[in-house]
Amino acid sequence: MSGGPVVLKAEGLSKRFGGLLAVQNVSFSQYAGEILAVIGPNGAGKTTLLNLLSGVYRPTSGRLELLGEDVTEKPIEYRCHLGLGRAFQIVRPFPEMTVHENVTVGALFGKRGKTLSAAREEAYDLLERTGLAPQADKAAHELTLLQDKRLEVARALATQPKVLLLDEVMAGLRPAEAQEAVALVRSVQGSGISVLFIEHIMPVVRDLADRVVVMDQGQVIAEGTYREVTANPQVVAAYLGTEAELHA
Ligand SMILES: Nc1ncnc2c1ncn2[C@@H]1O[C@H](COP(=O)(O)OP(=O)(O)OP(=O)(O)O)[C@@H](O)[C@H]1O
Repeated sequence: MSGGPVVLKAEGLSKRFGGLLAVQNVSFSQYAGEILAVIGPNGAGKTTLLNLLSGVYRPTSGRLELLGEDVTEKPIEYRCHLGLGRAFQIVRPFPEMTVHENVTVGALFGKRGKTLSAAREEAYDLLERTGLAPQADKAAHELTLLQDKRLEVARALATQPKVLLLDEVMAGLRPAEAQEAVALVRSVQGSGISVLFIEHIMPVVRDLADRVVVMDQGQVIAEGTYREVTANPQVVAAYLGTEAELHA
């Protein structure tokens, strides 16, 4: 999968919180159409890295390129308009609005100058695509956990991303539901979107990731296919004595 155009390129990214280097000199590239997983034990710095990618944090040092453009100092909205979408681990739709309205908001946010009716139509298409059409007129707070996650993905897709960031979207799902979520992510990839995801559930990483970046204590300690990284002694050692299961 590697070798195509690079959509995301981190060069020596670091983030310091007081005395703690939560992310330390992290470099990696993501290629167009690729599903890239970022894994690592608790506290490895994965969420902080995602926050650096999406623009929640500015790096203490380092550089980030999105679709060939230096976005290191650019705010969240700029990155979003350029083509970076994010779905959150903690699902946060507008609870009183309907499912359809929630996705419409995403569609309006994604592109400047879009009419409301175009956004509503696009939102409906996305609900069909993510299997949420039957819930279109429900209030968002009435959804099940799996439906919530679908909504998060639909809202992120509504911004028309070229690169989608997923933050542990499988957390809390039952195995059968996780399989449905895996199928959804595959269909997202099938539509030409590159996906970068953080995930603790190893079977999901194994099934989805074209390539895996492993972090420990803020640093990248390995990179490769699922098979390669799970056979890497440094990765095995990083997971030893942690609650996370390395082998599925
Ligand atoms: N805003 C913050 N202020 C201070 N320290 C922080 C902040 N955010 C994260 N940290 C610290 O940075 C380190 C990395 O945290 P981070 O949440 O990025 O790890 P993670 O790999 O996502 O962990 P988990 O798998 O448990 O979610 C941890 O030691 C954490 O306590």
